[in-house]
Amino acid sequence: MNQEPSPASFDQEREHTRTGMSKASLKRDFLDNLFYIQGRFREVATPHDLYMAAAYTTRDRLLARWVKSAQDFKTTHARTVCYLSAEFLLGPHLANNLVNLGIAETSTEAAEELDLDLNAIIEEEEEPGLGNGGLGRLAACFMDSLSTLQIPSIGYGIRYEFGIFDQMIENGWQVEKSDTWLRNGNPWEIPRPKIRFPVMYGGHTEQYRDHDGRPRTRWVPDLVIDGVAYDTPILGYGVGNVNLLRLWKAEASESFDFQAFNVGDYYGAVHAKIEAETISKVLYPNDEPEAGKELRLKQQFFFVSCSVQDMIRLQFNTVGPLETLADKFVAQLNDTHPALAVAELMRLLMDEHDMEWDQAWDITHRVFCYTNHTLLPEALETWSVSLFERLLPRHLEIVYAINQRFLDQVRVRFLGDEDRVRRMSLIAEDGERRVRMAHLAVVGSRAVNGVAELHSELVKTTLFRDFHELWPDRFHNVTNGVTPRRFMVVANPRLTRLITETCGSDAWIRDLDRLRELEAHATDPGLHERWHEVKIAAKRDLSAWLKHRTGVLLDPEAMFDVQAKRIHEYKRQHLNVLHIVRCYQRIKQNPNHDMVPRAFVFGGKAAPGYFMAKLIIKLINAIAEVVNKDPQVNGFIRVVFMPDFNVKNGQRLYPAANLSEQISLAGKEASGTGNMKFSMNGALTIGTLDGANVEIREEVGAENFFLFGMSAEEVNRRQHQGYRPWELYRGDPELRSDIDLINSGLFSHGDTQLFRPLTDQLVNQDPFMVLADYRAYLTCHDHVAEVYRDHHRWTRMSILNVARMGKFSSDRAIREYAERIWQVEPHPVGGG
Ligand SMILES: [N-]=[N+]=N[C@]1([C@H](N)O)O[C@H](CO)[C@@H](O)[C@H](O)[C@H]1O
Repeated sequence: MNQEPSPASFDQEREHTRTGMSKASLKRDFLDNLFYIQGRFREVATPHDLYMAAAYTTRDRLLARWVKSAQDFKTTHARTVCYLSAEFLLGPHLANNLVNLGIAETSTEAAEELDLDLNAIIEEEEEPGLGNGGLGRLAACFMDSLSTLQIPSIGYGIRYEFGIFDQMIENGWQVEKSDTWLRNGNPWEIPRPKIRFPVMYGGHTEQYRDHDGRPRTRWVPDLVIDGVAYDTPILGYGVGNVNLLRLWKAEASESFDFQAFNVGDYYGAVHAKIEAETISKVLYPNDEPEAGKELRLKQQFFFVSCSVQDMIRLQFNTVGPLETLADKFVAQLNDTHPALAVAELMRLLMDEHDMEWDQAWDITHRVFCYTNHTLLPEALETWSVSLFERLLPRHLEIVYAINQRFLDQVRVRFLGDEDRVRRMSLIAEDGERRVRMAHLAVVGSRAVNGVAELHSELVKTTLFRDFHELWPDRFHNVTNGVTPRRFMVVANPRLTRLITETCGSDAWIRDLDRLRELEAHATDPGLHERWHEVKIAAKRDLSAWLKHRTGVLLDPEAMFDVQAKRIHEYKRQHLNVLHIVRCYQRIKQNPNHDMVPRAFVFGGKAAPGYFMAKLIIKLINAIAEVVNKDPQVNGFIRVVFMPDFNVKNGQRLYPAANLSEQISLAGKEASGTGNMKFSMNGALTIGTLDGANVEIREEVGAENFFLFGMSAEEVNRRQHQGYRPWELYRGDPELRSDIDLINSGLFSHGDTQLFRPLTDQLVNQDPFMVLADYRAYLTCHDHVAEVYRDHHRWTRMSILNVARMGKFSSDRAIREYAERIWQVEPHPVGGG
């Protein structure tokens, strides 16, 4: 009997092979992999060998479901979501996959029986840092939820050889170390050398007539490189569905030029290889400001072209005719980084598949949707027409054609309003002509969304006001979310157990609104005690890790006041610093000052070229050095900068925080997602009415949120009235003395100039209105301290915060995208 094994029999039959979930089969397969893959006996295995064996043992259990899912989606032509993102900040895989497979506990026991510590093995994993911050991590959370909600999807991105740099702190300064995440191999990906596409650059275009005499255009590039697929399975939680993350690596189509070699031009022989591989070599480490560098544009076109060609290949392999491409696929543009996809799909449909403009445009416009993640002007990508023309001559022609048709519409709709035409054009004409990628994304997409209610409103009333007036129905809001699997179950197993016991089931893990069941227990003394134990235990773990990494010892009994996010002036880490200086001065001026002991914990990377952000890191470490060794104050306050804040280290931080700092200037933080992760782990938030803070406060209740500062309207009004920070500096003695103390050299070994660039900017320009919110922030912190003294009040607020965080699951966000924007249905695959 040689009939294809049915999916069901696939598992039973293989139970005895490599996908069994029992302790026995996990132990057997682990030892097998240690021997057959790592070539090691237990006795001589290195920690890395043990990790690789564990990784392959876990991966095998994914593969069975992956193959079944792929078969199922292929045969059923399931409508599929393509998530195009230049960043996927996945974080370490092992622990997350064990949780999603439902074998975390069994694996821990299996390891113990082999006299191994699973946590130590998990620590071995290098995290794939293929992203900068919120945008990249959001893409990873969305992939987890797409699988968990059983929505067929493909994540398309770049397999950077070097991800976000590792951050070292030397003498208080950030030092970047290259991220060699691939040096020990990556057991979670499967190379697909046969899935490779040509990507063209440069050259020129030619007009010609096709066999029916119709005018056609061909692109004659002067460089062609290959994009090769590397696939990573993304398993959902407690389901059989496994989706695909397909990351592209750049390779030379000819990796060795023998002719050059024969004439002794050894560099020439490998030149093409080096030039090609450079394209997917490294992630640009900027979280907001655009790079504007040629290589960045090459990277964006590289993964866009591979991804769109792959969608067309899958269409042909499944459904067939291209005319129905938009029925099979919907593609989300994660910010403007993949916006070139609009022009690339037009090129492929017209130039390579002989489609007429209107049909090609109809399909393109129905395929793409675009998410905006920031209002910051410096983050809105534009490319010079000259660079665009040199690198992508055919796409510039298509952009011009799209623009012409679009502006015709605008002129008809807004007769005689040439100002509006100039504002809305895809081409900025003032100064050097530039292509506005955000405008291409909006015009080429059938849906545009912001990432939090306030942000989406501002997108409609400021950034894309003209477009909203033209197409009001095209604009939506989908507030961000985060996956509770990684940021609660993996990061905080103690809290997970306590919540499951209290709620009587773990249903909340895939239905986060069920956390509401905690409300009934919010004043239960027994729960309070255990809630406190869970938090203290996490604080002890973090203090031990920080002591080991930084030498700074934190008291777990102190309030852990945490601000962890990319360093950026709009996020106002320097406002937090002014509060610490105020605390320092208060203690120095009154040692008997009855202050609630606090541990101020910072974490976050600065873009390597961002001087002010790096100076803020130096200031935090400089203050830490003075405060932590001063016996008069270090019993009350301690300060520490956690190096190398990434997904892995974030998972240490979120469970240990008592207070989460979300203090950006209102109107600047599109959403924030760290705010959600801290609150889901029981931290209370001190924050402004910005981004998703607004909705967190609505959900948890104003009485359970420490609000301060101007609203976005007040910021606007104050800026229009003319903001004079120096008046605040002169008018507030405490503020003045705090800034003066930083200038005094106390924190810089007498160097009164070191922090001048920062303090002068605060007093003279203060673009993010730190001084305007200073007093309100301090007053709010006094209130925080008062509440913290009341242990049961704080614990009740903490429980209510967790209980009311259901909305901020990325499952809810993906359900909204699926229903409101993508019109895609779940497609369960058996064996879950
Ligand atoms: N780029 N970008 N934008 C951000 C983050 N910096 O990555 O996207 C994140 C994800 O949408 C937002 O939460 C955050 O507010 C916003 O600034």
